[in-house]
Amino acid sequence: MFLILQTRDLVVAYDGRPVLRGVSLGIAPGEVVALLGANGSGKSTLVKASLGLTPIASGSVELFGEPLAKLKNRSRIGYVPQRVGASSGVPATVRELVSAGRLARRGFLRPARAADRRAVDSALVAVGLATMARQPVGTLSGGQQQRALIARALCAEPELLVMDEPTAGVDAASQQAFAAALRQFVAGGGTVVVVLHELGPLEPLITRSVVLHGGTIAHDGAAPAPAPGHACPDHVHEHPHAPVTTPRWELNQ
Ligand SMILES: Nc1ncnc2c1ncn2[C@@H]1O[C@H](COP(=O)(O)OP(=O)(O)OP(=O)(O)O)[C@@H](O)[C@H]1O
Repeated sequence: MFLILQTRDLVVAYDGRPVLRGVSLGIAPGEVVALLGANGSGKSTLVKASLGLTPIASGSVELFGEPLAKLKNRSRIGYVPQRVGASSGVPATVRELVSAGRLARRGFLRPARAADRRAVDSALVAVGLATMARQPVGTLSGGQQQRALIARALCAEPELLVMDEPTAGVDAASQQAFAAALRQFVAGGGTVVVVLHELGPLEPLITRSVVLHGGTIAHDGAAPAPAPGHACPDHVHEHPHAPVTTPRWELNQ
């Protein structure tokens, strides 16, 4: 079956120290996958290696059924990295920042067309920033800046949206706006991989939880995620919780 993302026996090492130790993960179209796990368990590394942003020691990655190296159209993926200062450097307005998301799609030299402007408008509306479009990014709160980055990823109309802790340190209003934008993206057929520390307002949207522990997958199953500690190999399961189910992509193979 067609998978949006597939890693096989993925190993990533920093300075000879393995951080991912053989991660095999397949994600089908339409899934909304939460990547969970303790600090340093390898969540960001898995995301970066899956997108070709960090070198792989061994194993493989396929995106949209093709080896990572063959992916020509990068605009099929929207990536929101962990905690970046949206306002660092150039003083841009919110609209300018979000419009940058269209560049990969339309090319740098071609002027913005109506379709580009519409995509930017609807991304701004989706994250609840339409009324702040003309403001300099630096005047926004941290949560609003994070929403602007999500709008930048959304306006490229990606098929896969990958986000690394998008809600960390984000105010409640921004979290709700973000959940609404994500719901809309998923309703339109999008696939999501999101690194989270806690599910929060995104919980109803999550279809699958993958928990990393020490660079390996400790849990892969239906949402909600197990409580802290459940992912540890020595954890004693003394009470029932959500059963570990076979992921949809495996059932369909
Ligand atoms: N560029 C790097 N160079 C060296 N070590 C790194 C690098 N990036 C990450 N690491 C280390 O690799 C391990 C996994 O890091 P990673 O950021 O993938 O974990 P994480 O689960 O995303 O953690 P967090 O929840 O804190 O963001 C950690 O021990 C981290 O210190």
